[in-house]
Amino acid sequence: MTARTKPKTLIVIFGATGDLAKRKLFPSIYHLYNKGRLSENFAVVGVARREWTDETLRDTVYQSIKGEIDPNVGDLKDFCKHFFYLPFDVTSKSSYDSLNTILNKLDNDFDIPGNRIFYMAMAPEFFGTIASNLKSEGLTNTKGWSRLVIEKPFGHDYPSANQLNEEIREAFDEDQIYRIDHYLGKEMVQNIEVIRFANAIFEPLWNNRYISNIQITSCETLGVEDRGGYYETSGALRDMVQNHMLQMVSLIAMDPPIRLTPDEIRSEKIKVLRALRPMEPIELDNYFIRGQYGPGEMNGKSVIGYREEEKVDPNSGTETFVAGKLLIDNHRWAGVPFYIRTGKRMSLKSTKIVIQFKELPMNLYFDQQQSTHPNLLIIHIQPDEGITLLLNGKKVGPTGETTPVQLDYSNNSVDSINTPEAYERLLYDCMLGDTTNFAHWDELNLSWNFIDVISNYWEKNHPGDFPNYKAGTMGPKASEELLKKDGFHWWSLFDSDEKYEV
Ligand SMILES: NC(=O)C1=CN([C@@H]2O[C@H](COP(=O)(O)OP(=O)(O)OC[C@H]3O[C@@H](n4cnc5c(N)ncnc54)[C@H](OP(=O)(O)O)[C@@H]3O)[C@@H](O)[C@H]2O)C=CC1
Ligand SMILES: O=C1O[C@H](COP(=O)(O)O)[C@@H](O)[C@H](O)[C@H]1O
Repeated sequence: MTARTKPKTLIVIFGATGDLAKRKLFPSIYHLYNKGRLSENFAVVGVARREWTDETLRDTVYQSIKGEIDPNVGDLKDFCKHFFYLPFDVTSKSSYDSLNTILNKLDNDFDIPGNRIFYMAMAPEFFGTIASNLKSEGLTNTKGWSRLVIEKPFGHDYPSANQLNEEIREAFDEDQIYRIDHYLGKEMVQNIEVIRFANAIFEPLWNNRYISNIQITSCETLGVEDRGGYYETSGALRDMVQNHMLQMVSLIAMDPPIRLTPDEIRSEKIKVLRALRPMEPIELDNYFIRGQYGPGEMNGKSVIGYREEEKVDPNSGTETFVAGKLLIDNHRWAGVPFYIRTGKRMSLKSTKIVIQFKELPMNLYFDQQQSTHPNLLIIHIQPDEGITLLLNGKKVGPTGETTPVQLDYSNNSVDSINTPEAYERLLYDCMLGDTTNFAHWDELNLSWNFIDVISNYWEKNHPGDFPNYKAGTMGPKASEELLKKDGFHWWSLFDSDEKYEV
């Protein structure tokens, strides 16, 4: 690996005592180190209010990775020695002075040429203040590069996202800002472009002449866990649809970029978001439906409903499920519905994209006892990773009947290595200065404007029927009806190594 692929970097984590740092960031840094993607010239400074020491942080780092330690990697203590801690108050200028002193010393000790990643792993209300203090107190004024990584949620609606953006932009240029959407770090989400643009067989069919509808599902078995307070202000629409679901829609629907640069890819994704047909409140109920889980059963155990969760209003109108029909008004997609659905406490954990092709104009097999199955291309994002293509073949034996034939590619069984965690890739991309898999402000601007119409309408119209689905099911009945009235149904979400049940 060259110096270009192993940049000497200093990472500052704001919120180093928190959940995200422990569960995602420390293990990702360890994996990068383990795979030789970090040069020895790296240091991590964790900051938060707690009066921890370097040793407390190193211990926490060790605890967070101990389940994943590779026995072939040298002394783990050597890895932990790259971590430092500073008790910090984000609003006090003197904290930034102390931080700068430490960073300059570490640049010197680890021979780092002033390259700095500032990772905001804390509540968004602090992002603007931190960005502005980093600049005013000279922490970004180095010989190397400075980059700001911003966690979600990036705003609550368009006005708040815009305000946050303006605050950050006063201190950092757009190309220094890395807004995390962890779905963009997933292996199979990154594979969408390759499947589409590296295969001659798909691109000619990728339009309204051959595709009848597209279904994107991201369902979870978990409830809101200990995030009831945050979720009450967010709901599934802001938590999942505004970011992850719309990102997947734009990757599936975009035109081929003229080259694979961040700007060109982004420019095509933005065109999709601009072409989304805006929702009119008067017809919104025909396009978007919401749900909230009530008590139910998961794996044979009773679970409570959303309204009984901690920090949740017992009369809450917050949606834990959304299904929607999107229309993209351009030449390629006019008339093709994109159905999306996402929810908590559903019967399985699964993210899949199903592309359903149109029937043949004249099907020679209609006279047989059974009709042919529509061709489906299924992209398995998680937990299994792979692709399934469903074709029709001849039933074996002296018969003219057709039978569905399933062609599977499963990452999990073909590549024995585990695919990297999304955070690991995104952190590495940030070190390399590659913004492709981060959300640009223009994308957020358009997605919030699209979502705001729906959330405003829902806020004004309290749902009378909540809870309307039982925990452990696939959501409310209205989700099935959304497709049924167009003559479609949700395809089953089987794993890529299972036989598809027709
Ligand atoms: N956890 C997750 O899985 C995910 C989290 N996110 C986002 O990441 C961010 C962090 O989330 P999470 O780690 O869960 O949150 P936590 O509440 O677990 O952590 C918050 C961190 O901020 C620190 N903090 C709070 N106030 C201050 C302050 N005034 N000055 C300095 N430090 C402060 C806390 O430390 P201390 O109390 O010691 O000051 C703590 O380290 C949020 O924006 C969240 O939405 C996004 C996706 C997933
Ligand atoms: O961003 C979020 O995503 C997770 C789901 O992520 P996944 O990688 O497990 O699919 C969701 O649980 C969380 O509410 C949301 O904030």
